[in-house]
Amino acid sequence: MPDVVHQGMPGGDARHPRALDTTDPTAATDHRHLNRQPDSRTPVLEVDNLVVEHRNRRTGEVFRAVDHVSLRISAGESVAVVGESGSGKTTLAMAATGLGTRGDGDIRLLGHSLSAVGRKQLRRLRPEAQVVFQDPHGSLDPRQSVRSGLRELRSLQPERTAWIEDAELLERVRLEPSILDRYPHQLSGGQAQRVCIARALLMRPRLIVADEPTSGLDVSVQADVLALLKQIRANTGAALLMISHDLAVVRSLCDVVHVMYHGRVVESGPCETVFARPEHDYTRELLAAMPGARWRSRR
Ligand SMILES: Nc1ncnc2c1ncn2[C@@H]1O[C@H](COP(=O)(O)OP(=O)(O)OP(=O)(O)O)[C@@H](O)[C@H]1O
Repeated sequence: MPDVVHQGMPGGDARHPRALDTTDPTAATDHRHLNRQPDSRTPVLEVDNLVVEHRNRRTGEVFRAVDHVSLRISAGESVAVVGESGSGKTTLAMAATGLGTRGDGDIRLLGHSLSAVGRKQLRRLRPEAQVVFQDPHGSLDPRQSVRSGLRELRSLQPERTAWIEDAELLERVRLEPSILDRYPHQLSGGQAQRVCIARALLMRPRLIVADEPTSGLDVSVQADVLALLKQIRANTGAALLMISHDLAVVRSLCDVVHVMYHGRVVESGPCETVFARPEHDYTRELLAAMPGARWRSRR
């Protein structure tokens, strides 16, 4: 079994955000925030040789959840990290966005090394990467209506969030304005996840990290939420880091895939290539385990 396989990755070029679809409600009518194109040569996220370990508080035992992982995401690019439960995907995503245990190695968000920036700059940088989690109800404060939750976010970043009114923001995620006065327990899973996506969108992030964003939802609304993420990415030019164990989701949404196994990236490449011609045994196993195994290895 090869140690790590890098299949023809798209050249180190940054991709340009796709053209705006102005017929789409998720498309901005006020395009000011979209003009903040990053220097196209600076990746949105670069992770170099990241190692993250968790210590078991009770036994003191150290477990290496992320083991020398490197990846980069360019503007507008959509990158997936796939692997079975416990392979280290969430730990990687949390470290990469500065939200979880940072670990060793270098993480650069928009070219700024998270370990080198001061607190003030980190506060400015953090909103550039927004995370949408698996459990939307767990992400929302049960004591806050949607409106008061948005108000609180706006108070934390007044300039950044002034570009859009609440009702229009909800329209971008295809929710009625009446949702503003509801509390999380009054929302369905799909509605709650749309609220979470709206909250992320409000910050005009350059990177959206979606950590299993549909796995807690009814099958009937999963496709809608994925379509929404796809549209938002196309319309805002935000890059997407998708954490998933669902290869069908990854295939429908992402350009590049990194396959994680026991904390390591064992295979990387364009989705089309990796799914059509997986090189690593573990990738082949994942593909074979897919319902229908539609992208079963030809080898
Ligand atoms: N805070 C923590 N303390 C101790 N161990 C942890 C902690 N967080 C994660 N782990 C362990 O690290 C490993 C990787 O977990 P992680 O959640 O990153 O994997 P994952 O691939 O995202 O899994 P899942 O798909 O189930 O969320 C697991 O064995 C997990 O038990």
